[in-house]
Amino acid sequence: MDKFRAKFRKELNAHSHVGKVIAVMSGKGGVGKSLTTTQLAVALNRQGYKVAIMDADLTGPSIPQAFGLSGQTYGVKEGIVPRVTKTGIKVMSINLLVENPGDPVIWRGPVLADMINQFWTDVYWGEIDYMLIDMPPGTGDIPLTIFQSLPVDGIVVVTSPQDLVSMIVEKSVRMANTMDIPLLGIVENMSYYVCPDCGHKHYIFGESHIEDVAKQFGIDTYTQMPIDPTIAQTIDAGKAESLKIEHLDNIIAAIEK
Ligand SMILES: Nc1ncnc2c1ncn2[C@@H]1O[C@H](COP(=O)(O)OP(=O)(O)OP(=O)(O)O)[C@@H](O)[C@H]1O
Repeated sequence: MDKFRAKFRKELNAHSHVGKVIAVMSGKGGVGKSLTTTQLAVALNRQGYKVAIMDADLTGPSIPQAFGLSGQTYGVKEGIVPRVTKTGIKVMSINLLVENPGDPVIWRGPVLADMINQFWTDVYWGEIDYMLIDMPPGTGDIPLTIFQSLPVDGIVVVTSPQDLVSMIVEKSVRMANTMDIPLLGIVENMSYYVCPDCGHKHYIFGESHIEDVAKQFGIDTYTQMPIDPTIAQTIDAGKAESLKIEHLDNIIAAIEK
């Protein structure tokens, strides 16, 4: 499979160096993939690493908004310049290239794939220790392009409790295995809600199955993130850097290994 991937590999921007590339994927949309991407980036950045996010969710880009970034980026002779968040995370997203971020991206697969390759080749990333890729949901065309074209070192899968009982997670896990990319961990998001009055954990979407699923696929690193209204409010306000979600600590450790 390595030879197969090598055949499609694209060259990184000539003026940039990226240490590790981590793809954050989910079986379906709306489960907290972008939230997880931002929080892994924020945590790694806090530890002193040089961190970048490639927003590859081209038809539903949400990374700039989570960091309060708006407006268009520009180019220099080395390439397109990523935007930099308040704490120094470099971001590239389709929403930083279009005139009106509210316009839908109505492009067919090959054009979307070209855009992803350009994000890798034409963006002047500079020196980066960890690049996180916010993947489009699912296991379709664009995830396949990313796994073939970019040197992805590891995958983090984000799920909701319901997905764990269906085959949605299994598809992501099997795609990682097929592409020969290590699965670093699984995040079960919106796992439970802690009642602010009684402190009780309520499993709103039913009991968790994360342990069984992790065992089934031989994955040691997994975590559960609660539903927390302050998370949504903080992200909506563009303040992703002010959140600290300790539930991701073991995933971060797996990325750093
Ligand atoms: N644990 C949580 N508690 C409260 N709100 C959450 C939590 N996780 C995610 N959210 C909110 O749910 C919404 C969807 O999350 P997010 O955008 O991260 O999902 P996604 O999987 O990236 O979706 P898409 O595939 O559409 O990009 C966002 O408004 C986010 O702030």
